[in-house]
Amino acid sequence: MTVPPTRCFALVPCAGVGLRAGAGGPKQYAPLAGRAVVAHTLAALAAVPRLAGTLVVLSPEDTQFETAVPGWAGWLSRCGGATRAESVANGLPVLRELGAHDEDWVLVHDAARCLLRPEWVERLIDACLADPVGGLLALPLADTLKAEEAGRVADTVPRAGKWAAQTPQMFRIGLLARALAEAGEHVTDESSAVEALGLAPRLVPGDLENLKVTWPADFALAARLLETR
Ligand SMILES: Nc1ccn([C@@H]2O[C@H](COP(=O)(O)OP(=O)(O)OP(=O)(O)O)[C@@H](O)[C@H]2O)c(=O)n1
Ligand SMILES: C[C@](O)(CO)[C@H](O)COP(=O)(O)O
Repeated sequence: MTVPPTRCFALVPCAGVGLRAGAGGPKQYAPLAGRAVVAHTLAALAAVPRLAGTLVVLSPEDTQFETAVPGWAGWLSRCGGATRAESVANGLPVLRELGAHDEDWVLVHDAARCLLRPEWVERLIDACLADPVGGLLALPLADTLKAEEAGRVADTVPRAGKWAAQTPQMFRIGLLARALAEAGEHVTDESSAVEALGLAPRLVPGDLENLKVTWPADFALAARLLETR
């Protein structure tokens, strides 16, 4: 029996409502340096030749994607859920229907991380392709960490060995589907679901610029960074 070569797919959860960003609508469709936030994200993924296909997961009520990303030639599914984890979990069977196998890799990347550079994706793939678990882009913490209670510092948390998780996060499709099904809808990233199976994903250095547009001030920062490229 011939074993098919493993391929890499991207899955972009794009079904959030963007409450914290206060943009008056889903932040992935806010205009930024000439086009919608998610259009920047998808352009970076489209420039990674090793990706065999990209699936964007939209909310069932989404009416904005086609206008925000005119001419999108990748895959779309309106199977988004109430949480990011649910949107990702719902997208995995769609990838399978589109021809992906459980042994193939999926790189999950936030629509809202619109400063992505293709070379960071390549770095993650290079680091994880031969890894038994998979991994994620992340950055060692640079700031001192405080735990809060009622607006005051309750504790200073040791930061040595602590990393801030970014995306993409790259796992085998079958493993990630099982991990998310067991972890439930509240995990905030794919890695935590995989960790809950007792596995240790690989930390691959990301980049300070790979920020997630989350708060109102992030739009101006992201625009400035994009305009200097
Ligand atoms: N139910 C959800 C929630 C989030 N996301 C996506 O997951 C990414 C990261 O989530 P986050 O920054 O939390 O986005 P929102 O949920 O939109 O923001 P907020 O939490 O402020 O409402 C975003 O690209 C977002 O569109 C999703 O696909 N489905
Ligand atoms: C996946 C993620 O971007 C890694 O930092 C992050 O956990 C998303 O979190 P959010 O709660 O959806 O903003």
